[in-house]
Amino acid sequence: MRQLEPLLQAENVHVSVGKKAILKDIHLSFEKGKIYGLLGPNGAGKTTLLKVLLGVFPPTKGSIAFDHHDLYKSSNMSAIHSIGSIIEFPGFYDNLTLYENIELHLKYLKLDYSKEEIVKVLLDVGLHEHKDKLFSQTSLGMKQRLGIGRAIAHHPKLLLLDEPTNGLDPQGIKEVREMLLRIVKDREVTVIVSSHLLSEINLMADELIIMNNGEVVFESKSLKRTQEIFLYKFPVKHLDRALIDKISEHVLTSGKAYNEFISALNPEKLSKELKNYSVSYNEMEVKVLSLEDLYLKLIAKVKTNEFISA
Ligand SMILES: Nc1ncnc2c1ncn2[C@@H]1O[C@H](COP(=O)(O)OP(=O)(O)OP(=O)(O)O)[C@@H](O)[C@H]1O
Repeated sequence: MRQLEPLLQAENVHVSVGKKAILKDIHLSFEKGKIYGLLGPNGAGKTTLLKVLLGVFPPTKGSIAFDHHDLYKSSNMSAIHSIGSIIEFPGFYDNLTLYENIELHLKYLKLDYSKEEIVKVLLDVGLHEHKDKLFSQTSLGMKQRLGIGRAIAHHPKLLLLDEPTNGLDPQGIKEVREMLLRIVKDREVTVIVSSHLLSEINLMADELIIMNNGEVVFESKSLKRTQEIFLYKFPVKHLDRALIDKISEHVLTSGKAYNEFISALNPEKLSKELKNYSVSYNEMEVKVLSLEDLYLKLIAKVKTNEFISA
């Protein structure tokens, strides 16, 4: 499969505040033009990771490469011009119109802009007919869309969105999703979007990243999203950890008696793969995981005990 060029890479990123480790050993790579969904329970570290990737929260250890430059070594302004974001609720001026709020942002960035460009942004986020309304007179859905409008107004290469559908009703969530998909297609921007809404992210994202306790516990890049995901449980005597590391990138638990891991290989294909390593076994359990099962399993909220014995 063709590997696209990464726009952004996090290498060995750690963040600690006092004695508390908030992000631990993050290695991530983001390719151009894709939407990445960042999932995880409250306190998993999603917002902190987005701030680190934005260039406003220097990691305690590790590095961020954005567009071939170290984000924390290059001049701040060049990154600000290439990244758009909504992290925590974006501040706007209540007594300015929607048009003026976008215009002020472009002035702040000291960018040349035309009236037509602002109109295009407002059209892209479905707010053109409301452009002369004061910000204070808009609904939450309109505010969220204006936030996205401001984030894309300066044509960034990267868009970081922290829970952009927070507080919206199902219709509003659908509108934001469709709008984001359109924007990515039109503007060829890479998007990293965090959410608690598993089903929503699944509809929007090309790739999934699941975080828990400051760690990345799952990346979908090795699994085709349309494929089924299998959870296997093998006695250690048949399949040890070293071999599992060779056949699966997603080891879940590694115990004294059993190892559990995720694979996109169905039991038949896995069996063939194991034959190549001369492994024979007479005991193994497998379960097909839904995305929700996988998520819950990864954040260790439930125990999966519905294995099918082989
Ligand atoms: N500046 C800070 N100082 C101390 N602790 C912090 C700081 N920022 C974040 N934390 C802690 O780090 C952990 C991760 O927080 P973060 O906001 O990144 O998680 P999150 O996944 O975005 O959560 P949520 O979904 O609730 O927004 C939390 O325990 C939080 O209390």
